Amino acid sequence: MSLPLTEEQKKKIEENRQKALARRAEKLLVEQRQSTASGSSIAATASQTKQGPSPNLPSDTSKLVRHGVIPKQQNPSSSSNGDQRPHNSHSFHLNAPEQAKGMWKTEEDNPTVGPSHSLPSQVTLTAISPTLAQSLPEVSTQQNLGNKLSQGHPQASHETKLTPFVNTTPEPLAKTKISQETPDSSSRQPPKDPELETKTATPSTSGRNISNTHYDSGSVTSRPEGRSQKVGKCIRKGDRFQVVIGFNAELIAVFKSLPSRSYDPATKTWNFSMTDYSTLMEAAQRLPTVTLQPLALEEASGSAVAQSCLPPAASLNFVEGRCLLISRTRFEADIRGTEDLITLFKQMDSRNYVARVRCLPQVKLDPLPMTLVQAFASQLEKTTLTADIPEADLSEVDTKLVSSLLPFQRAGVNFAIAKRGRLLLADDMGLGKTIQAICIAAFYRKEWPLLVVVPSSVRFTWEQAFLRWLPFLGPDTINVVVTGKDRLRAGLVNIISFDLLSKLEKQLQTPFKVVIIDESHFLKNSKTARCRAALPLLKVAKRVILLSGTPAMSRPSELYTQIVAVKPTFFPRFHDFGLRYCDAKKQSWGWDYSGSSNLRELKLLLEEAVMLRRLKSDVLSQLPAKQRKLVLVAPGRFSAKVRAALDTIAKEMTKDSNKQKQKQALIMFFNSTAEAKIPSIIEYILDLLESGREKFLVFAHHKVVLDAITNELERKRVQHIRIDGATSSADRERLCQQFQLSERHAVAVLSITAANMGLTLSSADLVVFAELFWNPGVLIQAEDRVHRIGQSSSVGIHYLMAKGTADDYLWPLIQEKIKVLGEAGLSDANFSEMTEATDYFCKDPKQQKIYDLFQKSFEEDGSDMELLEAAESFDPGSASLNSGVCSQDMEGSTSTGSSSKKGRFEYFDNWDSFTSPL
Ligand SMILES: Nc1ncnc2c1ncn2[C@@H]1O[C@H](COP(=O)(O)OP(=O)(O)OP(=O)(O)O)[C@@H](O)[C@H]1O
Repeated sequence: MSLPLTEEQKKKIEENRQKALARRAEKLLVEQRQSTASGSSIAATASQTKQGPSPNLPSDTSKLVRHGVIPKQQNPSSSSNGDQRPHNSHSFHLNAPEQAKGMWKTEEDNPTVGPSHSLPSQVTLTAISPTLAQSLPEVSTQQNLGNKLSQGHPQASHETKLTPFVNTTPEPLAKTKISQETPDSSSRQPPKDPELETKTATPSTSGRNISNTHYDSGSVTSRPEGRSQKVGKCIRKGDRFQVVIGFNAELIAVFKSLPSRSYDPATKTWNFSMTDYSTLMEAAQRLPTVTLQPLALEEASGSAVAQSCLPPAASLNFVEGRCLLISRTRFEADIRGTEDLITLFKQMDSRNYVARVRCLPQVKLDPLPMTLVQAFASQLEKTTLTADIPEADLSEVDTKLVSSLLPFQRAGVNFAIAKRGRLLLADDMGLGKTIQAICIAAFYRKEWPLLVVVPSSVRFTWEQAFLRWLPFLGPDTINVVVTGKDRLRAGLVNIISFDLLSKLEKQLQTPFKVVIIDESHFLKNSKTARCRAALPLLKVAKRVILLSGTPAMSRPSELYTQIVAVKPTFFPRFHDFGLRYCDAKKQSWGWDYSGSSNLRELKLLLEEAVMLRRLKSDVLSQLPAKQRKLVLVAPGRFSAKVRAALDTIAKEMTKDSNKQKQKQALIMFFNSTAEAKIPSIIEYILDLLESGREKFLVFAHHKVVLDAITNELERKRVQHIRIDGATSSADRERLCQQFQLSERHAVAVLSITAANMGLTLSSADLVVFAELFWNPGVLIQAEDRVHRIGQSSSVGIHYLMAKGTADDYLWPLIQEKIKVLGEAGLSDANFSEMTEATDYFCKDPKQQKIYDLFQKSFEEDGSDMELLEAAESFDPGSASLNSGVCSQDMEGSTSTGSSSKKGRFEYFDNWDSFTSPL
């Protein structure tokens, strides 16, 4: 038996102990400062909590632990995105790859939403990634604190068991550290050094000190303030729960405020319905003198646990839910539930959450579709979230092409190669998808022959682009398929229109390994012949490069064929895609897929596995103010008769006849050019509209061309304005306003000479010159209707040119004049460097003679006027050339106002292909 300590001894021991405590507290403070300075997890966590969320973290993670799962209010705008969930839906975040791993964490996404005041009829559960979870306050703080405790406080716990209801408000370190449960405390034993806990702890600003979280039902510990601390717990009793705790007046007041309260005098305990559970726990947390342990959930079998905690079956109706991806690493479980079920979710440890929920007999939870899991599977392997695309080795590709790529274009090529040459390049219009596609295709040069499928109006522009960017390709290696009788594989590069492709099905039996599809939204309707011809081809090709500035113009269903073209294994059944993203609804006549749903997830999926899209505004700093483009239209498309007639007129100009006759021939050539180009011009305009170009200007100067365009726009019911020489000044102003303010498709059809000045049409960013004009100053002025103050975008300018017509001479004439103006410092425009077709004009002696005539005619005073008048008054019906540009060819053209389709075919190989309704 030991002797009792003397007072002296007791005093000495107490003094020593106080000194030890002071030393320990000092040491802890030093550690805290060090960790703050080095950005260690404790300090980082605290500041992170204060400074707001990281991109993938909830806005207030501090409350994360307090409720194992706290509902998040759904963004009310989600339904406008096609998300059909109710606005009061709540979320639990889950990590997508972890769905496969079965690891879950929870978070509170919207701390402003009270957990139980208005219990929702639907919950959405969301998980986060393991990497993110590690950075969450409740994990990192506790773990780090645990580690520190083990170093700095030998008596403190190494184990950091955390209940979901611990207050994680950042606290001074000394206090926070001792908030950790010791192994003993976690097994409901008092801490080994309770005095250390109480004496080193200081009260938190909230008056609540987490150091007092000692779980021992009904136990009382002394608080630094000297107030009595009650520790109690909740116990499940059927569909109610009971609170076991000693007397605490504040808590009793809370009990009495709860509607479902009931007092059992036998056990002297209060019990409540589960609906009051969250309110009670919230309120208890705010009481500084109360620590209430939440309902326990066994860690074992999810189903057993879940079911044991379920309210009686009668109170829990059958509910359905589904998982939805919300970021590259997170998804939500969206469940429509009863209040009881939601209460149950809130109690769940969210690890194995999905496994648990799916074991509930009353809950049917659809997992993420395999397509999504597969698409995001690569995220599983990653330790950090990164979207870095490796730099592709383009050493085998033509250096001029590679060095011409703008930085964002180079990134596009890298992306394509990272995706093994299968992608939808959906850059905004005019961002240079052509050069990127050619570069990507050139990277796979060993797998050629190459097939390029394009709208027929740009077949020859593509040919020119290949010649420009891949000089090793001679013209004889490029095969532009013009008729259904041509061979599809005659060249190293084979260019064909969508409509001809469907006519060459037999030739498609030998697959191409590398395929480019320009304006791939032309395939949006799987029932069209073009789509039926193209899809099988794309599914077997090794590389598929789809290009479109507008992959879907009105609804997600339009994307399906393009997704399948790039990823044939994604959503093999359209119906599955329709159910998920098209808000598919069963109607009396069948399924309606015209809606939209889960657009956020669809966007994520597209960006992860299928599509690269940059907007003009994203890369504006890399773009020139004006991008001019030469569009070769209609070569080879004039009928033999028209070609012969144009040739005859051209010959007339080379004859040594008198000046007047030569000029007449020139005027005739000019007029015939206009007329011959009309179908190509209209085709190009309709292609632009089909490609989603909403607003643009079309300049022409023959009345017959202006008429043909406006007639066609009227026929297609496309909103448009027309300003020509006959438009009054008042009307000009009004029409300009109308165009500027129009929000729908709108085309301004303008006379080059009457509308090249004094008008502001800057709400468009594209100008199309349907016809050329010999005076470049007038062209530049016309361009500037759009490129002017108020224009915030890079402006596209397309010059439509037809080979074998007056354009052959007008274009070099313009270039030459621009050069002269440039040398005189009067123009900084450059018309020769800007286009693919710089070799457009080939000077054989006869052509040179005609060119000279053009030059002379347009330089003489008054010639302009003569030509302009001739253009104004040109009437194709009466102006058939003596040489016979076959009046019957002209008759049928749109310009005559005749609706004869037969006549149109004289010019065009497939009028029907572009006259289908928009
Ligand atoms: N890196 C570049 N160097 C030189 N010219 C370029 C470059 N990128 C694009 N261009 C030019 O910009 C113009 C627009 O390019 P392109 O026609 O490829 O755009 P797009 O994205 O296909 O547009 P759209 O969707 O309207 O067809 C062309 O004249 C093209 O030659």
